[in-house]
Amino acid sequence: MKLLQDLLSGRELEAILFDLDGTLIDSVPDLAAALDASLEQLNYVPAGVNRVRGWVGNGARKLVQRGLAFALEVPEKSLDPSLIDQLLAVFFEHYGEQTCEQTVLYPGVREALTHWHTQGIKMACVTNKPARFSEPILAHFGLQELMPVLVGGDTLAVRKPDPAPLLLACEQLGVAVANTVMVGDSVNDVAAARAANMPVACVSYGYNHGASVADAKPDILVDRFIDLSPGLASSL
Ligand SMILES: O=C(O)COP(=O)(O)O
Ligand SMILES: [Mg+2]
Repeated sequence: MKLLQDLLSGRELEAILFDLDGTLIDSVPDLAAALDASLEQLNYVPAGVNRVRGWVGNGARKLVQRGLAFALEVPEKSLDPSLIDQLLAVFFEHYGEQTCEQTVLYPGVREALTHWHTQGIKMACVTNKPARFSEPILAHFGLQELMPVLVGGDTLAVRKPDPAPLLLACEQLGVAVANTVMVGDSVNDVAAARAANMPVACVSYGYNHGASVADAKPDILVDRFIDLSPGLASSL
């Protein structure tokens, strides 16, 4: 089995960047509850958690855009941007009230992050979720001490699959991009890592728009988070 370290052709593993939704946390129940409450508030039909699972990963605006296209039964491209903005504002209110009601850390996340932290590996979260929601979520789960750097979906003008958020995280951690590995759950994470010239590992259990993330050809694909740290997995 390949280790994260093996992806660096002999260079030292200095840092790991983590995607948030679908990689560290299962956030879809809260996202779906907030989106459905927003749709219903504006007299649209709710979408339900199973649809929402396929819509997460490209940021909040894209999520509500997909929800609105579903509710109005029209292609996303033909949506009136002012209706998207209206739903987005309502969604922000609802989601802000319930970021961590049903959201949980995936099994093994806390153990593995703690393990890497004690090994002196630096860690950052690079997510397409707006920073004002991501920050309290990391704090809620006590992950900010392990992962002090956060690049959110609105930190820069561009989001994953653009490489810029990954490069900014490396800069803020003070590590070399060449000694850093990305860990995510979707084709966006793989594309951003490739564009940053960074190796990438993926978890198979997350959200990838209903498709298998194996199709995106990450360097490592694991079924459990803890499998990213095999030494730890065998000791648990
Ligand atoms: O689309 C989102 O808001 C979440 O995206 P993430 O998978 O990059 O954390
Ligand atoms: Mg994700």
